[in-house]
Amino acid sequence: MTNRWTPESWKTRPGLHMPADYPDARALQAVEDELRALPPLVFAGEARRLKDRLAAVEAGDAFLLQGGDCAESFKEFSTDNIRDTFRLMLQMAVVLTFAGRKPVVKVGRIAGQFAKPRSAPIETIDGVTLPSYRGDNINGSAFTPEERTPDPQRLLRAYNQSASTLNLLRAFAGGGYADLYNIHRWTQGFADQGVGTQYRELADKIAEALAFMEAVGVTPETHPDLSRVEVFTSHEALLLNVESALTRLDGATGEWFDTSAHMLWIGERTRQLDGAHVEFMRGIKNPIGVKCGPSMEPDDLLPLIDALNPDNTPGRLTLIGRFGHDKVHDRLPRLMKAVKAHGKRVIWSIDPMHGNTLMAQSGYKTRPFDRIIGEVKGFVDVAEAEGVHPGGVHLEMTGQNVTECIGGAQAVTEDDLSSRYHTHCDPRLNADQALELAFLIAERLKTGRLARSAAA
Ligand SMILES: O=C[C@H](O)[C@H](O)COP(=O)(O)O
Ligand SMILES: C=C(OP(=O)(O)O)C(=O)O
Ligand SMILES: [Mn+2]
Repeated sequence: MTNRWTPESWKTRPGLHMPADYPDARALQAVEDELRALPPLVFAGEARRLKDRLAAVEAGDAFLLQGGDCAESFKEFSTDNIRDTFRLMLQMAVVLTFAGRKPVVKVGRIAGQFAKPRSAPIETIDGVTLPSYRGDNINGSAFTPEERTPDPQRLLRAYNQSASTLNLLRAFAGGGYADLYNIHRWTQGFADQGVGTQYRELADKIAEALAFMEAVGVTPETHPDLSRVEVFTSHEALLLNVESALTRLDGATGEWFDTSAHMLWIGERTRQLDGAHVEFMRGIKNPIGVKCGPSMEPDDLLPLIDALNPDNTPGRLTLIGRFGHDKVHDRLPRLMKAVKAHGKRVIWSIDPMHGNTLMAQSGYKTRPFDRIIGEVKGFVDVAEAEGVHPGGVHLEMTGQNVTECIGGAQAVTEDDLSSRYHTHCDPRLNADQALELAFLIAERLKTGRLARSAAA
């Protein structure tokens, strides 16, 4: 791809999964113009800092934890929800840091994750057919013609909600809420109750390490860094009209950054080499991701890497596998081999959610916890066999006690799904399930670390 890139050059390419059915094109245009004049949500320097952190992941010296809602919504927007997801990420990060002996780079699917690519463009219920729900920044989830009609005003509401969310995240991250000792006290609460007791040993070891630090005088009072954390934002770059409206030139470097989030990714359904999404993403300098599903071959992946990271910059590109627990062993090795053989500097992460979705008898979309953990373990097995750093996980999760994924130590059953099924799109891990997953990944990473040091 040698054509000149501009924030609008994607318009010359076919772009999938973007709505073309706004009733009033001029109203949409007016909103896009308004977005172009609004302040950036993040700064270029922050996105650059995330790229540096991700370069450490690429080098095998850090681990990436990326997670949050499948789809943020206007209805579920609340201080409690944001706080609980933030808190969960920190708890998971502490467990993973301790086991892996590596810093954890924390990236939320938050403050902009509103638009959804759907398997079917229409939905039929009791003989009535309407457009599918496509995310709160496009249309509404209620099954009425009014709600399902795209409304450009939703883009402004999503922008404003993203700004408020980010504001709160920045306050939590820098304002003392995230004191390392506090974070672990919450986790001990989990390990003290019925479901968490099998993780008690690891939680106790972390507590001992913290008690030792406290005894030698390393406390949040003496080391303010212990009460500050770095959290970044991300979402799927699906609506390119919005992404390009928020793309700004960084005066200091002359580089373009999409200021809607620190990191953006290309979804499994929009990763066509000649498509609009790849064209847009190649020109922004943010760290970016690409989902890699079970149909991807090395011949698809290598040209994509060349288009998206032609300078082979470490930290720029994260490959997010999402194969399914039963396919990861078959599909991933050939991709890892090819990438390694060609000397491509990428981060390998795993999304164990999207390849493991099934429909329960009751009609709810769900994901079995054991398949999710199965895909993560498969990913680590394959990476270790290929001599590649298993760099991260990408999860759909919430700090709330929802019943959307089945299984886990506090087994959610198919019959439980209806009691607290709040997601607007895909089923998320609840707080206990996500923390349990972090403990299980921690145990697996620890085994790998011990095996490597024994072999050295
Ligand atoms: O989040 C990912 C996709 O948007 C989602 O899995 C699509 O769900 P669907 O198959 O119900 O359309
Ligand atoms: C749409 C998503 O996933 P994928 O592109 O992997 O299907 C998602 O992450 O919500
Ligand atoms: Mn999803």
